[in-house]
Amino acid sequence: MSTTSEVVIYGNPDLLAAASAARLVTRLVDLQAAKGSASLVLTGGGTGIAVLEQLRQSPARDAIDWSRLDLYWGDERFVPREDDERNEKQARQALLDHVPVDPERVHAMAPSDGEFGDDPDAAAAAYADVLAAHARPEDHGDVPTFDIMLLGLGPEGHTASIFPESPAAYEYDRSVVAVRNCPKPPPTRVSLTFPAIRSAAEVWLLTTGEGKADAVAMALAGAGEVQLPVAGARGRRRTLWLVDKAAASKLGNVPTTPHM
Ligand SMILES: O=C1O[C@H](COP(=O)(O)O)[C@@H](O)[C@H](O)[C@H]1O
Repeated sequence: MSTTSEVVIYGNPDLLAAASAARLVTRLVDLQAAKGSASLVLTGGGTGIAVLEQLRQSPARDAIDWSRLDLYWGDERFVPREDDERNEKQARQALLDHVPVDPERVHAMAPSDGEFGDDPDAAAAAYADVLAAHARPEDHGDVPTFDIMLLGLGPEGHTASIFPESPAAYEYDRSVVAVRNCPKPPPTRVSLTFPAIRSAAEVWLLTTGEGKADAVAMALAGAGEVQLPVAGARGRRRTLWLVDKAAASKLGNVPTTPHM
């Protein structure tokens, strides 16, 4: 398990999104060359979706073999399939509808008008089953070792849909849980838990804006994960923070790589 975090700071949100998209292309191409296929966990949120839009606009996106990419989500807003708030819908509009992904390898969480109806616990349990079905013997339990997991964060420190002091922040048995009464709408969600997040080889935390500066600084200073869930998001091999100048503005003496 990696213990140190790397921090790369970009001059503005557009630069961060473009550079993160370029980084994704390079990393996914290298992974596919090394082992045939790759897996990527997507995030919702403004920065994560901006990265997908940049990827769509990049001619280099064609270097990725989209048919050999497994896609998952770190969390989902539990709303109807066509609701604009749905992370899957936003990701499809930003990127997935524009590249030749294999539909069998796009593992979305169920919507509230899907096969489990308006039952987020059933949707969460079904997604845990999907993860378990894709875990291999060499993985660590019932979750695949995702190659790259993208995550965002909220100003109060939530990541995926693990909110501070919420039941999901105390969950270490199940890989996926239903989340209710979220302080950020929509109130009902489905989320990976800390153990599932930490099964990823690489976790990339993407965020921009001054509103995230306190959470970024506290996470990198070693805050507790129940109080500040993003502090518990780390990869087995790498934890990479990709932030803009404003989000990095409260970092003290954490070593960083500035890219202005
Ligand atoms: O609701 C959510 O928000 C966070 C962060 O979003 P942002 O717009 O503030 O960047 C995101 O990580 C999460 O996946 C999403 O469901």
